Amino acid sequence: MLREGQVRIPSGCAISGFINKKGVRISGTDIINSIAIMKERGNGLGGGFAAYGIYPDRKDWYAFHLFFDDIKAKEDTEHFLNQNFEILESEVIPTRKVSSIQNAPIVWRYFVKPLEKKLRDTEKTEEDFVVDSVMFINSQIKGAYVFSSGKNMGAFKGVGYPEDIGEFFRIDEYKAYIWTAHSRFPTNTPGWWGGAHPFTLLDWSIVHNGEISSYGTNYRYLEMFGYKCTLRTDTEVMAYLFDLLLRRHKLSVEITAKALAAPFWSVIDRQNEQEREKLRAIRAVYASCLVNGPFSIILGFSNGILALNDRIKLRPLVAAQKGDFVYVASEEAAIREICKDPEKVWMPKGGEPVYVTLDEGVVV
Ligand SMILES: NC(=O)CC[C@H](N)C(=O)O
Repeated sequence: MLREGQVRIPSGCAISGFINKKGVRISGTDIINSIAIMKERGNGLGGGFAAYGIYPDRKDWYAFHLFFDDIKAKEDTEHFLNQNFEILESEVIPTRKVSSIQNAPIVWRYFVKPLEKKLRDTEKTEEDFVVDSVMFINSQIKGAYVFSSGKNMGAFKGVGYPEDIGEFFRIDEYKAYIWTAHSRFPTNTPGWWGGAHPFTLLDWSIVHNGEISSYGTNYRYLEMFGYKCTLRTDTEVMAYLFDLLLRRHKLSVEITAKALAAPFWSVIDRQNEQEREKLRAIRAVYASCLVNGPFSIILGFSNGILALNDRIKLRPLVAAQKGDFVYVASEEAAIREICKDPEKVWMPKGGEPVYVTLDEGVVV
């Protein structure tokens, strides 16, 4: 038997993403090439993409992407959707046959809007209604998983290397102004279709390299607000934490980053009084949102991207800029693969977000 030190298990996960700040949409070929160059960071047990701007002709409708284990799960979900949503379209998500992609579930998408009557009866905002519906399907309908629920955006993911998953989902045929991608080496679970990254909710999508040791604390906290963690991967909590802090609690990106990747107490103690009180309050109020363990993440949303490292930068994250494009990835090579001569390349500091939005006035 090989002993420790004699065997190398390549692990890491890879993340990559970019935004065009003018909202120019480009094909998925680049993001596939970028993530594929980091092949040895994954092990073929998960790959996926998030793309913004892909459904311009149906951009006012929520695009629900679903995995179904069987026809019964699909029928049960459609019964639920018919009772709660107006359905513009129901169609199979187009795929190609790829020999390495096996045991794919049924992949389907629906373009939906909550029924006015349901919104009135439940007194929920449209977005809360959608979130609660996603949680209901994922936790109550056996064999059905909503893995994407935003407008004019979509996640595509599964078990396999990302370049094969990209081929499978015909990623090259979509055009987006923001792309993110993930190659997975699962840390705590065997790797299944729902557990691949990105994790999404509404327009938020997240790809992650690392391991969240505060998963239990984070998910118990999220449960109090009605979120249900059903996808069995630690990263899922991050998608819901961002939805809670940014959308529901309306915190700024800066404060949200400080809640998730909080500065050390010793650093807080060295700040001036006003800053110290602010940082103490964030740590006290949002103690259960603190994400412990190593991480580098890219959060995508309709207006931009946010890349963030844990406070001591235990996972790699590089950023670069050229013209209207900003890139972030686990490795510089992944950026140079699709941007030969960046104007600027930098290593973001731990806990300091790289936050890039569409230029003012850009309508997508
Ligand atoms: N190797 C990694 O970075 C894994 C990311 C995450 N913990 C997962 O299981 O998917």
